[in-house]
Amino acid sequence: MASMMELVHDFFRLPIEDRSVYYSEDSSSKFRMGTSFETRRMWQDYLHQACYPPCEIAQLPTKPPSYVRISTAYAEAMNRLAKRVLGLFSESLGLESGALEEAFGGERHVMRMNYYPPCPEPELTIGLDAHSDPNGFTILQQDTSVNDGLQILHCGAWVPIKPLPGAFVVNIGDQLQILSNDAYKSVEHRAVVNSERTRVSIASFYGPAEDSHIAPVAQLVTDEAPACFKESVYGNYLQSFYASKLDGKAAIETVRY
Ligand SMILES: O=C(O)CCC(=O)C(=O)O
Ligand SMILES: [Fe+2]
Repeated sequence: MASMMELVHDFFRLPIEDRSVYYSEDSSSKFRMGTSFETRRMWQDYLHQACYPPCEIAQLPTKPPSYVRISTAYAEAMNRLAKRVLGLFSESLGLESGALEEAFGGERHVMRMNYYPPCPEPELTIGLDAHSDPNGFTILQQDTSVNDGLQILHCGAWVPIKPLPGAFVVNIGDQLQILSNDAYKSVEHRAVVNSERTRVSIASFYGPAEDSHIAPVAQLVTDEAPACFKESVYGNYLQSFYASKLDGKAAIETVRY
């Protein structure tokens, strides 16, 4: 965890010439650097890295020199952890431990390394607008050197989620809400910035394969609990999510009956 956190800080400390070669606005690109400059509101740069299916090694940065080694080892470890967590989610719904893995019909695991530089007037901006993650669930590593970054919407109020050393946050995403037929709720969250310290967060998004058809799991649909969501192809859901502005939980409402 520590070397991955250090790696992301080191990458964003590189001179802009070294970083800008990775910049792309093509959301289908498997490795890219992005910035929210185009929306003019969010105070954040990020690296996006496809893990499973993976991007080409040749697409990954050559600086810092340890980039490929550390990021691929981290992605492997997160993939193993995500599969275990998926099994636990299945069991918690009263299903066989492999049921959600089967419903995923394969996997899409991508990493987003968020970089929030200090902001001179943090109250005038936001690091990342309110949203729920469109995937199954997200394993998030927070920077332990900054206390107020991630906030979740709980009973109408924004509650800070303080980082705990050595701990991950697991955020429920939209696909888990759909598959569980509303038993799990995807969490609405956002990130705020501060004027003193750079903050990094590393999100491992785990979800179904892009060509999977996602609908509530059959065993969870009964006469008393009819299906709450229409079937959708996950890749299409993702496309419309990324084509619209971050807007709380608006995306999942488009597939609700
Ligand atoms: O920076 C954070 O803690 C939140 C990041 C996040 O929500 C995301 O990348 O989807
Ligand atoms: Fe998120």
